[in-house]
Amino acid sequence: MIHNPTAGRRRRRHLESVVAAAQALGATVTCRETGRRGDAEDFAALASADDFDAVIAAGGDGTVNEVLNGLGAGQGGLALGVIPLGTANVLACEIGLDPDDVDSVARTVTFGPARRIHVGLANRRRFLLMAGAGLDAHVVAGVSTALKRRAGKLAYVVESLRQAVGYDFPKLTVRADGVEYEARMVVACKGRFYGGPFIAAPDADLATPMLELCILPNTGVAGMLRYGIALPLGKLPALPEVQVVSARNILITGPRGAPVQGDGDIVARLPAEISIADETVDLICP
Ligand SMILES: Nc1ncnc2c1ncn2[C@@H]1O[C@H](COP(=O)(O)OP(=O)(O)OP(=O)(O)O)[C@@H](O)[C@H]1O
Repeated sequence: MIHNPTAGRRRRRHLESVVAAAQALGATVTCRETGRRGDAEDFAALASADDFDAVIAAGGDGTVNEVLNGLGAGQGGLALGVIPLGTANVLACEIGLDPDDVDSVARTVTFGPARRIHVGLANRRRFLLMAGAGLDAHVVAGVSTALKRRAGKLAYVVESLRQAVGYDFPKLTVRADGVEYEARMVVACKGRFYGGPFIAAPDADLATPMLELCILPNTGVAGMLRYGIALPLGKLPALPEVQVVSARNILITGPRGAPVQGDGDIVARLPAEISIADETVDLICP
């Protein structure tokens, strides 16, 4: 288990309960705690299938992303699991795992089963859930850990409004499997959920080697409010100006060096090539 002690609201007691429950079910758990960004990736890369069955990311989606990339750099043969401790926990929504249900999380990481998952690549870095450019990447880059701890998911709403006011919504050109689109924000979804328990790409599936690309053309605070209201109502993909297209190879161009978020952390800069990785990952699910 690789634990990010800074994730979410730092629920150490909750984690201890999950580990105790997993041990009671027969799991042998070795814990390594991260001391800084990048540690989870390094620890996962060093884990060997001779010693362990799986690497469990205890943290938020950013920690899972680091472990995913570490496993990709390692010897292989290890499954990936999650003890969700983050702010948004989008992966937990995706696999139907209730982060607060100690017994269910413990049973899941102990007994699996593991599902074979196709992961995405953004400029060769792996992502599990989504990668995007435009306002959402700026929000991810700007939201502070302190605000996330105080306000939880609401931190992203506050930061989105703050950023939307000063942001100039530069044009992004998106080439998806040879077809060109114009956007102000674009999210390539590997999973269905976005920002929490909100469905942005109903046809996306972790186990399918395909991306569902959400192309958002609106600008300004009013445009973002429209998306921000439609998303929790499940109506974002149905908005008339929003396009959702399936694609495997995507190139996003726009302001050089603009941030690209992957699984809720900045993982690349524009221009960004987004595609499906050749290798798969075994993801432990309820
Ligand atoms: N010990 C550490 N100190 C500081 N940052 C860390 C440490 N360990 C990991 N990180 C970084 O913390 C960032 C946030 O972690 P994570 O995404 O897991 O939590 P979160 O942001 O609260 O949750 P979510 O992504 O679900 O909203 C990640 O970018 C990760 O690289």
